[in-house]
Amino acid sequence: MKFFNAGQIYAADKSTIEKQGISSNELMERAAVQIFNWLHLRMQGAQVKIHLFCGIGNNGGDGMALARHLKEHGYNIEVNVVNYSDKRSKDFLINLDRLKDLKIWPNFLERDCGFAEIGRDDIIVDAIFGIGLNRNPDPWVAKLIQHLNHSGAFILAVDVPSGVFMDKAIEDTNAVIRANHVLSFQAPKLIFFLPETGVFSNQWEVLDIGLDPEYLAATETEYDLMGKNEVLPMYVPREKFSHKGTYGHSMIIGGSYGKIGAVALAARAALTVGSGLVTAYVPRCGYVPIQTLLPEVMVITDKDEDCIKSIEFDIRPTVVGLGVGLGTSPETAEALSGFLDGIESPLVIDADGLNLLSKHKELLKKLPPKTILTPHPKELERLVGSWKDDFEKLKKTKAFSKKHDVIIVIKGAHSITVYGGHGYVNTTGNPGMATAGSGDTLTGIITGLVAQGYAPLDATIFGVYLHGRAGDIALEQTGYQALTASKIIDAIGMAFIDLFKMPEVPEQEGQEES
Ligand SMILES: NC(=O)C1=CN([C@@H]2O[C@H](COP(=O)(O)OP(=O)(O)OC[C@H]3O[C@@H](n4cnc5c(N)ncnc54)[C@H](OP(=O)(O)O)[C@@H]3O)[C@@H](O)[C@H]2O)[C@H](O)CC1
Ligand SMILES: [K+]
Repeated sequence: MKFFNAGQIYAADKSTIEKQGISSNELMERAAVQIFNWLHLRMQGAQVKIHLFCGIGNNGGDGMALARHLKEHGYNIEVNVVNYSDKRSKDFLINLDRLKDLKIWPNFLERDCGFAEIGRDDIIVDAIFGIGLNRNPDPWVAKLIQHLNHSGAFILAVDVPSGVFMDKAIEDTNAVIRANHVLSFQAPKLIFFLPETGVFSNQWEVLDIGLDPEYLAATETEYDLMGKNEVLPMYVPREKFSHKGTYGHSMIIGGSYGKIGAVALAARAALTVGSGLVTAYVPRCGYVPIQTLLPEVMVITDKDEDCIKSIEFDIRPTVVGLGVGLGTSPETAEALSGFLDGIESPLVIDADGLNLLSKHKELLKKLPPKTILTPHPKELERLVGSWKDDFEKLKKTKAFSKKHDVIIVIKGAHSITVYGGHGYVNTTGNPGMATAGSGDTLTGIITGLVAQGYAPLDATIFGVYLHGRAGDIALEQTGYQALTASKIIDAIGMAFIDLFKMPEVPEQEGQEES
């Protein structure tokens, strides 16, 4: 699914109005009816007090039109116009008049006015600002927003929580609605997925308002949301007349004294995701544990007992996953530098591999094109420098990706794979996965996919999805606390099977069983 920016949404509106021969107010009516239907289905006429807070633009217009439908169905409503500007939109005014025709007289809230009490059991509809917010709300509007947030009432936001910008960070977090639920038009918004802005949209849902499908399909976006439908076409089926050689040879290079488990996890993940062969390259102290833990995995050892000091072998792996448990000693840095001089295979780099790159930035020039880097936030900061907010983090990561021709996974609640100017936002995963070894598992999964011939970008996006989905499936048995990296690997098979499960379709009323 695509993430459209505000300009693209306005263009989609325009195209819809032209092609479908409707007025902008008819489009607003569609949006309002969708919200009304959502509420009506859940409330079934219940007389809970609904306080609507409407701005003076089109977000406010949506709120006004919704108020009319609620009134016509006998709901207990109170309408407030947040009069933050005198530039009222045409469709807001049309819907204000239509509301007055029903003898509803909104309260006009202005600077210095008091705000009425709102009960904890009431409902608030937030239609103050939508995607048109372009500067910080006035202090009195911020005060109103605080009043609503502190009321304890359920807040339903129209399109976006009022106070969040579509394309930049929030400056004053006190001036943002903390929505319990957001009903967003046509497509999800990127801001729901970024840590700093996502917290204001506890839950969100998309309502289809029938924007011009041709425009939406033809429009290139900077970010995409990657769910099952998006990753499924990447899946490469297994051939009947294939053998283990068909599915490549993954080599995992890493480990140091006390951190051999990281390599074991990555190697087992590569194997479980389908890599034909897997070899672990570890210091000597890793030989017995890996051979004992993983009979399927071959082991090559460094000359050193405790850490990797030279990376030399005479096999030709299809792909190398490097860095888990590696350590950052000067000798290991030296070994990495020598290894990169002769590298012939694609590369996945994680953990101390990334820390070594940050410490020795000259090594970045030696990376093969489309090397995959999988940093957590601290590792990313060491690579690209610090950032002041999520938007700058994305900008810096994109610039780094372009400069060095690398694919970068920004790990987090919604991991984002960045390549060049494009970002792919993952939908799977859960907080239980913030656990030791979870990252090593991801490295192994991506490495194992590249081994099988997945293109590096596909392997990364698909690997991040599978990793999260395996974590979600494992969670059903373990709960958040007991979810371990090993359990994530155990669930990889189910994550593959899940790709082909059809969503359950609720039985239609009156539908006969055949
Ligand atoms: N396709 C769709 O998704 C549709 C969405 N709809 C709804 O329309 C809004 C967007 O409406 P818009 O009128 O463009 O914008 P807002 O309602 O968010 O804001 C109104 C105007 O307020 C001004 N502004 C911006 N920031 C501030 C501020 N801090 N203080 C005061 N005023 C502010 C700004 O105008 P200026 O000229 O003053 O800059 C805004 O234009 C969308 O979110 C949906 O809810 C349609 O109903 C149907 C199609
Ligand atoms: K809103």
